[in-house]
This record gives sequence, C-alpha cells and structure tokens, in this order.
Amino acid sequence: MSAAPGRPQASSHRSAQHEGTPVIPPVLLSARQVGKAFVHQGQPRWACRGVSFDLYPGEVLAVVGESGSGKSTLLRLLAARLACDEGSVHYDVRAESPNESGSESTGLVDLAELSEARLRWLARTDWGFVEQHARDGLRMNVSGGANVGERLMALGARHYGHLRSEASSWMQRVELDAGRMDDLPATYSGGMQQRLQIARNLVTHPRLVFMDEPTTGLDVSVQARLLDLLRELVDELQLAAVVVTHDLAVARLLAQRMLVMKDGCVVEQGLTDRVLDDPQHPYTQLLVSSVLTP
Ligand SMILES: Nc1ncnc2c1ncn2[C@@H]1O[C@H](COP(=O)(O)OP(=O)(O)OP(=O)(O)O)[C@@H](O)[C@H]1O
Repeated sequence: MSAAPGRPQASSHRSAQHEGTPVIPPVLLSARQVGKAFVHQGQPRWACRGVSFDLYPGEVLAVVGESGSGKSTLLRLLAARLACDEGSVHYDVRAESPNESGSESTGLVDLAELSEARLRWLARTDWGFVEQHARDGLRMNVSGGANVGERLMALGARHYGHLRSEASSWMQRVELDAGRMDDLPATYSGGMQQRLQIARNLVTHPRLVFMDEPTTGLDVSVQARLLDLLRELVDELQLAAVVVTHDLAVARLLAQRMLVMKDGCVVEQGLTDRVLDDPQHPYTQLLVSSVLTP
C-alpha cells in the first residue's frame, strides 16, 4: 500500500493524543493532485486537474461549478469509474472485502492498486452511486423490488422472503408505496424512480455515496422533498457523501464542506457556510451573486 502524501503518520496521531489534542478521525477517502485529460481535436485537454482533499466518515462534501467545469469527471475518478492520469485516490478499505490472493492491503489503499474483484465489491456494497438520470442507475427491465434486492444478493443474500421484506422496508423508508414493488421502474414517476435508485444504493448500508446532480431535472416540489429525504437519510445512516451539483442551495442544504471548480481546477474550498457567506475567489463571488441577484 502506498500512503497518501501530506497526511500525519500514525505516530504523530499518537503523540497528539498524548498531549490532549483532539484525535483526528481516520480519513475515509483521500484525493491527491487528481487529474484526468481527454483527447479533444487530437490534443489532450484536462477535464480536471490538481484536485486534493480528505473526506472523513459521515461528512458530506459538495462539488459545485458551472457546466463543463469537471465535476462529473472528478466524481468518476473518485468512484474509480475512470482511471486517474495524474495523482491518486485512496480509500479506507475494510478487512472484510474479498482478498483472493490473501495479500491485498486494508486501510487507506490507492484505488489504482485494487483488484477488479475488490473494486466491484466496493461499488456494490461499501459505496453507492446515485446518477442524475435514475434510469442510468436502475435496471429498468426488472421490478422495483428486485432493483433494491439485487445489491443484497451481491452480498450473498438468497432467502426470497428476506429479500422481499428488505425491499419492502427500504421502499417505505424512501416514501415509495411498497405495494408497487412488483412493478417495473418505467411505470414510476421521475421522483419515484429517483427514490428507488436511492433505496437500491442504501440497502447495503454503504459508508460512502457518490451523487451526481441527484435532484436536477425534477419538479421543484419533488426536488424539495427529495432533498429533505436525502438529508434525513445521510444524518440517520451517518453517510459520507460527495455530491456534485450546480445548485448552491443543494450544497447549502446537504453539505458541510464544498469545493468550487472552474475550468477543471478547484478555485476555492472550505466549510459550506463560510464559502457561501463569505466567498473569497472572484468566481465563487460571481456564482453566489448570480443566485442572490433577482
Ligand atoms: N468522455 C469524455 N470524452 C471527452 N471529453 C470529455 C469526456 N467527459 C468529459 N469531457 C470533457 O471534460 C470537461 C469536463 O466535463 P464534466 O462532464 O466533468 O463537467 P461537469 O462540470 O460535470 O459538467 P456538467 O455539469 O455539464 O455535467 C468538458 O469539457 C467535457 O467536454
């Protein structure tokens, strides 16, 4: 395992603890100088570059910026859906993840060093990924209940009665009528599909959920209720999340911290209230004032 740079080592934690300094919780996800380039008209062009931050368990980070600023690319790098061209992403891998060779590391591990089996395990159990368009995150040809039960089956659950009862209870938890569990998702409204996608992701109690514009494109009233629901679930389940949004109100409501991206780079980061109430970078000031100005 290669340690992420720039982080205090275990011994310095111990001495800080000794002196009565508050103990820093272990990092869940760590990005260091993360970058990705795509070829555009024969030339590589950086979609995002030089992004660094640490995310702690139970913490919600919003990534904001205008269209094309690199938010979704960053999210896909963090979730190992894309490989970094520069830098690295480390994740706190649990001991119970599959370890076929018996030699794979646990603790904070570089995602680039994980086997396909371990990455698949993370994606199906310890992580969730909520897509902007629910149909990209659902299996549209199986029932709503099967969509929720599927991730449990990936963990080895086979008892049909248990799978149905878990699916039913999660559907109710996201305010869906459990009586619709045998219906195909295509027969659900957009807001219902999004709630189903959230249930599908949370059924395995992931520690980290990636969300790409989770409420964009829905009616304003549906959006407001969905945001409340997400906030309740994040609190109740102590989820860590990285939420990509162009909507500063979503960042304010869901996230304790935020990154502001422009042209693939982070121009400002900090506590959400501080960044939104006292933006330092001219671009953040512009974003904030464009929302406030009628
Ligand atoms: N698969 C790809 N191939 C080529 N270029 C890409 C690819 N994905 C993203 N890009 C480019 O990378 C840049 C950043 O795109 P990205 O989708 O990450 O931005 P974004 O901030 O999420 O935008 P939006 O809010 O519109 O989704 C854009 O210039 C985009 O055209």
